[in-house]
Amino acid sequence: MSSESLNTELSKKTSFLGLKLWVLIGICVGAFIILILCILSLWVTLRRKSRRTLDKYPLSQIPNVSKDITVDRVGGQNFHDHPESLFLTVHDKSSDRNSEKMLVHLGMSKSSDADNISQCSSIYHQERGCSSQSGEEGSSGTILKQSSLSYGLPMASPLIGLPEISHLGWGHWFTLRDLQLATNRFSSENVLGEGGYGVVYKGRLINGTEVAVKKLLNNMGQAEKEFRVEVEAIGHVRHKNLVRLLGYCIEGVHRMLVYEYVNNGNLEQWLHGAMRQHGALNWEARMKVLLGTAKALAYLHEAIEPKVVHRDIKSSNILIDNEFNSKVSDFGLAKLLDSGESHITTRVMGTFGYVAPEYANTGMLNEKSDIYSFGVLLLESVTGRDPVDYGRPANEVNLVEWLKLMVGNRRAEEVVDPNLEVKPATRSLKRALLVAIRCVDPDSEKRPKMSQVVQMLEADEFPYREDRRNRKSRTASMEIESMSGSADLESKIEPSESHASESNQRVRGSTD
Ligand SMILES: Nc1ncnc2c1ncn2[C@@H]1O[C@H](COP(=O)(O)OP(=O)(O)OP(=O)(O)O)[C@@H](O)[C@H]1O
Repeated sequence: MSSESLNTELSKKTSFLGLKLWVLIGICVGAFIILILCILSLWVTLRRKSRRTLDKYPLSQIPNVSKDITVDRVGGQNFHDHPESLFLTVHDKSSDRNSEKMLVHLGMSKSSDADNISQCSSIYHQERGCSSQSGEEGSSGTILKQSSLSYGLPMASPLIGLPEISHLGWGHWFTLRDLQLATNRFSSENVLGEGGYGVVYKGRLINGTEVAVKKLLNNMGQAEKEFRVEVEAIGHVRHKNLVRLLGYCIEGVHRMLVYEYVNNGNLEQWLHGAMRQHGALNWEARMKVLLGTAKALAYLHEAIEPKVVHRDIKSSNILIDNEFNSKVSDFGLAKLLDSGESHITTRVMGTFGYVAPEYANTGMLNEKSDIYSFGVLLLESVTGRDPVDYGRPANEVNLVEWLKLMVGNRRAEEVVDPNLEVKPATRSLKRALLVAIRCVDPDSEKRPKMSQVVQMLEADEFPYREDRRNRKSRTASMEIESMSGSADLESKIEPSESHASESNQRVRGSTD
């Protein structure tokens, strides 16, 4: 066929709307191309979605995962030591029952534990939220919503205004691009600090929320482990004195954690570092920070199941907001402990000077180890000294030993931080020392629980006078008290007996 006759054929009008043949062919080809493009883009979107869902499973924070995941022990170890076990076991779907199971498993309160409920009501209610019944604390995202509503609390959330599609059960799934935008491409100007496992950047999300983004170092599995542990330990919990994990980013080799931004430095900076330029932290602020820290630990140890042992309580991990509320951070070394487990045996990790002696010596870990570290933190705050300071005379290098020496020589009043402009009231100083000495008792069994520490720090009266007597007589009868134990030292801090009985009477009088 010649080109002329082809032209004539193509220019002929068809019966379809009287369009010419070549126009009709053009429309058909165009429509076909558009159809192919639509199918392609639909396929890409679906693939992305399904990859995301798959990626999310291993973190075990996501509802609808297999019940297999409750088998979280491998050879008696926490599954953090074997994160691969999660990858192997999680492959399932959906049943409401399983979701519930996950919530219980991953950190709902021990509502059946009567003992705990009473502590819960005495301590956690004050913070607006006993985990089992109220408020924000101790809940999964789902429970949080219900309880917040039932309390008529405002639902203000740092995540409002972010794409719905990226909401996890408890937080937000960020893309690398989201976080690049938030941190000005991880610019050095935004660096807040660098820890052992990564660099922390300040950022601002598209909804205006200020955040801290921890970009974990890509160090052969360690980042992955730290990442999982943090998500596992604090992703689903809420407490006023715990830094809130808002979400995370997993993309390629990148692992990032996104936290609420805490704007007033950390305790280490206030006691020994850059924040000192604002003046020495006063006594009341120190005690407020310590009390908040004690409450956070009481919550982790006693109000949730499995309990969380932080393992790295130290001043640089206590963030401070502008009202001097403390926010415990850095859960990269945390371990979860089921009820019924008295301890786990694990590699000794932590920071020199804060690690409990029994854990350092045997690797046997439980919450008592955090309590020891808390005692060191309290002594550090009272004295303004580092837990270990080689710049000092030999008998002062180790803070705990020096403190015991000073108290043993009845020189307790001399240990207070010389930088404090206003010295604390004697009663308040002694209370803090007494609590600290109990917490660093070499016998871990004799250390108080964190809920007791909270009560002691909050008490107006000298703490637990009766209890202390009982402890002393019990210990004496067992004839195992050593000079380094706390009971002997406590008597050196205690006010005189006449004063003691006077105040006891006063307390009794007021309760009769
Ligand atoms: N949510 C946050 N808000 C504000 N600053 C933060 C936040 N999280 C961490 N930082 C700061 O970032 C810095 C690094 O913190 P990171 O917890 O990674 O390490 P570190 O505690 O200093 O060291 P280590 O690795 O020994 O624990 C610290 O100065 C810390 O105060």
